[in-house]
Amino acid sequence: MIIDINDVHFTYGCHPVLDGISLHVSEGDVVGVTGPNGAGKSTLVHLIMGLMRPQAGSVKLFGVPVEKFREWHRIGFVAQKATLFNSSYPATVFEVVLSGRAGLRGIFRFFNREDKRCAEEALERVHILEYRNTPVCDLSGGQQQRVMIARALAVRPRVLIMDEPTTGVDAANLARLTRLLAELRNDGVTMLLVSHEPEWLASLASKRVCLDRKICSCNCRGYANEVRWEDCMAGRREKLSLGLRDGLVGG
Ligand SMILES: Nc1ncnc2c1ncn2[C@@H]1O[C@H](COP(=O)(O)OP(=O)(O)OP(=O)(O)O)[C@@H](O)[C@H]1O
Repeated sequence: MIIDINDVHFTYGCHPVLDGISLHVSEGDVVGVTGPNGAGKSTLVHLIMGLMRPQAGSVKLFGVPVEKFREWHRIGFVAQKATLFNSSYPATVFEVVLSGRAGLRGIFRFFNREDKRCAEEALERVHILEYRNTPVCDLSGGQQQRVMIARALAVRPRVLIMDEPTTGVDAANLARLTRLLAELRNDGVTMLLVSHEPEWLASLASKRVCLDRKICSCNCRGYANEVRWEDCMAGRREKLSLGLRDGLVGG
């Protein structure tokens, strides 16, 4: 089992956010997680990445409790809003991607030829090699996002976790991102993708989870009161049409 989440409860202060979540991600799975704003999706990702501890329940990575897990280079992580580089951030695109391998080498070791080759390969994979010497802060948000994906890929991860990779991405880059993720899936990379786009997730994911404090829909075993993923998409379409009607979202 690559990610094993068992009966996890999490509250911020007295605000309960996750209420008894269990989710099992096996080698080669592509898990899509969707749900409304504030459903706890990013919180779940942060618990998986060991950035916070649940009040109850357990998270294991590769069979090891997350609090004891040390092999972070096996996991590629692209955080939500991973692209907010300050305009004076001094690193080039190549340096940002190469820094992804620090966890593998140790931060006080020099990067070797293999590290540089992997960083270049990752840049090529996300079609951004031509910008290798450009200061990362000079790139657009969508291009910076690709840099962060390359950084995650530079360690050749066994698992890729992405929080909202579709936010702010234009149609052409979304098509590119989808192709890249489909390639990674075909290469056997396990993935956990969080997005507000259930249709997009459905095109990639083998396991589809709808989260709203609890797992309220999942096409995997163990969920007796399974609500179909299509209901989730229908719910989103309905919200969108209500928003359009009420002028809350642009037409
Ligand atoms: N650091 C924090 N302190 C207190 N409450 C928080 C904190 N971070 C998140 N929350 C609250 O926890 C709930 C879940 O937040 P979370 O970011 O996990 O949801 P989400 O499903 O990722 O939302 P979105 O789709 O809007 O990104 C929200 O109600 C949010 O306000």
